[in-house]
Amino acid sequence: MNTLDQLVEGARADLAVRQQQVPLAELRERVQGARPARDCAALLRGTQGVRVIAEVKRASPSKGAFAEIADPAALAADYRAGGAAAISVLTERRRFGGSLADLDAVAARVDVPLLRKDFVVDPYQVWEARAHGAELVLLIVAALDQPLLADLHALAVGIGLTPLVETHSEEEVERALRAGARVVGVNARDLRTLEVDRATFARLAPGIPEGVVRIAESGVRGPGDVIAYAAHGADAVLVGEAVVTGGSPAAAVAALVEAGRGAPAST
Ligand SMILES: O=C(O)c1ccccc1NCC(=O)[C@H](O)[C@H](O)COP(=O)(O)O
Repeated sequence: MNTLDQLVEGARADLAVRQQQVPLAELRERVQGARPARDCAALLRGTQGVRVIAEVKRASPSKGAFAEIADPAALAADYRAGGAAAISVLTERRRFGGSLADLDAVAARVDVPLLRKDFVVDPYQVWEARAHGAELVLLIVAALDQPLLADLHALAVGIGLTPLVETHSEEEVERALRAGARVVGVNARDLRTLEVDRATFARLAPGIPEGVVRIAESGVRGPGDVIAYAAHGADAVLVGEAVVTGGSPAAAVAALVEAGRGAPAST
């Protein structure tokens, strides 16, 4: 079984436990009482340079544990101070050490849009995302067949979320667009093999139409990578490890934001 298959299997097992604990009706009620979500596609479009989405990430299948993060809300506040346009919160427990409690804590502290980053394979997880304060939800094309991708995308949009539809190949970009994606992520990391190839964005970006927001995910080590992704038309970059493993998360994000500001604006 490859890494993505293992992650999806684990996500399904954890989901089954939560479904026993919290009925879907309760999540729906919480969503009804939630404040309206913003149009995150518009917020992430790089009209003033490349935006930065900073990630709350403790560990990963490729690197193991690399950051303690005792207080995810404080980290998120640092990201905000550094100029992050949005914050990604990994809620996967087994390999990333995340939780919905992290998402709750971050939502209570910062006002920028939050991305629920997980291995979403069931409508219940989409409702959870919104009920716990996210305005964006990750849908990974490689983890979903086309009818389920389209259904989850429609559900997310229907309850006010902006889906970030993640791809890693030309075929996946075509599937993301067919599902109606307005925000497409290109992950430099192959989630099956964990290999990172930063050239993936440059290869796939020309197949993403102008009106669609393009996000370059993974492998950003510093300002140089932001500038390189910008040169190939990125509206935003999604950065995890590099902003949690340096000395100051706020300074690390600020340096990326600064590099993004100097980058050419998308039309
Ligand atoms: O990070 C991993 O090793 C990983 C492995 C398998 C599935 C997903 C994985 N990461 C999720 C992400 O997409 C990244 O956390 C995100 O793009 C930030 O990446 P990075 O800046 O390289 O930490």
